[in-house]
Amino acid sequence: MPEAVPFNKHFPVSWEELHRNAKALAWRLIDKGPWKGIIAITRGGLVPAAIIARELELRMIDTVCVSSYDHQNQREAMVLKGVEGANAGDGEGWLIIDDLVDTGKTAVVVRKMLPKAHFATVYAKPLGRPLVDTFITEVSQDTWIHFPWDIELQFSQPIAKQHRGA
Ligand SMILES: O=P(O)(O)OC[C@H]1O[C@H](OP(=O)(O)OP(=O)(O)O)[C@H](O)[C@@H]1O
Ligand code: HPA
Ligand SMILES: [Mg+2]
Repeated sequence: MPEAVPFNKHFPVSWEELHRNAKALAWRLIDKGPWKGIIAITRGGLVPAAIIARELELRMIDTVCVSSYDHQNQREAMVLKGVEGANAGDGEGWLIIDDLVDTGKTAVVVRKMLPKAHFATVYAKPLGRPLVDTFITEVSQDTWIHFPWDIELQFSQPIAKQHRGA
């Protein structure tokens, strides 16, 4: 397992930004199809998967349910549910969508289930990047991405204070 990296930086993402980036991902994927459908990795992959399904006019959508973090603490990736309804076989012609790859542990588990599927995420960190076929935005390994469903508007410390660790 890769060394745990402390998250020194925070990258909040708004709903608009996520929508724009998920649409950018759909633009990248349209020419790589045709696609039989989407396997969304819950829970984080559900929102980008919905946006991409809408843009690519895909209606066959299944889930792989994986859990590997308690907030920022990583543990073993637990598969709660594999692909069931969709007849995805080895994944040929299918898209796997997740919000991000971080260490790549989740991607390794899902790729074993669907080795020929195309793995796409909105965000990627360097350790996970080699496991993704298509992504939009790279952030550094020590950055924690805050997705819009995990955050709310509140006071933010000036960067200088955060930098001094105040
Ligand atoms: O590349 P990794 O280090 O494996 O991390 C990436 C995975 O971690 C998060 O999911 P999480 O397990 O936190 O569950 P969630 O999607 O339900 O929030 C994220 O949505 C990815 O699926
Ligand atoms: O940077 C992250 N943000 C949100 N969820 C995550 N799961 C792994 N890494 C991250
Ligand atoms: Mg997830």
